[in-house]
Amino acid sequence: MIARQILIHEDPEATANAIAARLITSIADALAARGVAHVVVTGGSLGIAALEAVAANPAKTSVIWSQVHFWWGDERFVATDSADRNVLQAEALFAALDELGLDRSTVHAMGASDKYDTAEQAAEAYAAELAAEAEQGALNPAFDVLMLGMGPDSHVASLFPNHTRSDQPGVIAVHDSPKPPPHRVTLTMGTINTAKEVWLIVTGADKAPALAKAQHEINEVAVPASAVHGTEATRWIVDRAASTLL
Ligand SMILES: O=C1O[C@H](COP(=O)(O)O)[C@@H](O)[C@H](O)[C@H]1O
Repeated sequence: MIARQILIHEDPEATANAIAARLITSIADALAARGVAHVVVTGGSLGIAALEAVAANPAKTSVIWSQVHFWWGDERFVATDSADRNVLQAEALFAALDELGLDRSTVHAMGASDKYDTAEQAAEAYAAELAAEAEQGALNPAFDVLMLGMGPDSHVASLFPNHTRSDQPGVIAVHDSPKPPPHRVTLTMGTINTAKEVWLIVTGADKAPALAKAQHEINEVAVPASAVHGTEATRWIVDRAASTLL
């Protein structure tokens, strides 16, 4: 397994700014190497703050945004205009990037409950969208960076401890999520772990126990965050408060 790197920043604001700077550089590197970048972004408090920090970072003008695909690790299965939608919470970033040539057809939102009858149908549609951008024989594009928040219970995306999961790569529906709203769509661990770089982004003292636990044992079922890794790098980008039990 690729060694994990733990990067500790002073507070949530510094962490969000550091993630944004690193993301812009990684996207620029991917574009220079392949002409296209695939990035999986995340909701949650820090996930959205990091995207807002990208929008505020002057270096964003160095990226050809029309060549960047944005994907989601998970989404809440609610109506398109619900404030619970991760993609809606990230709208400030996308609006800022519109002016820099972002092609909205490359912002790959997961399906909403006013477009699909069930979360299963939305999951199936997202799997098809991923496959449409994949190399021949692959289920999803090669993700350059995949970011994940982590809950105090160690959940990542919508993969909760001792809850719905799959041994297969793909996209699945989750019901009765311990954290509201109950119905969600999520990438499985098998798909998450195809990414070249996975960044687990975590702030806050309430997450310190889960952060420490995830470093000490690998148990996908009981501690989902512990089982996440990239094929080239696994980075935990955290703040001091979250790191106190390491
Ligand atoms: O429900 C979710 O929670 C996690 C973590 O959220 P946070 O507010 O504790 O940072 C998030 O990463 C995930 O995408 C989201 O659906």
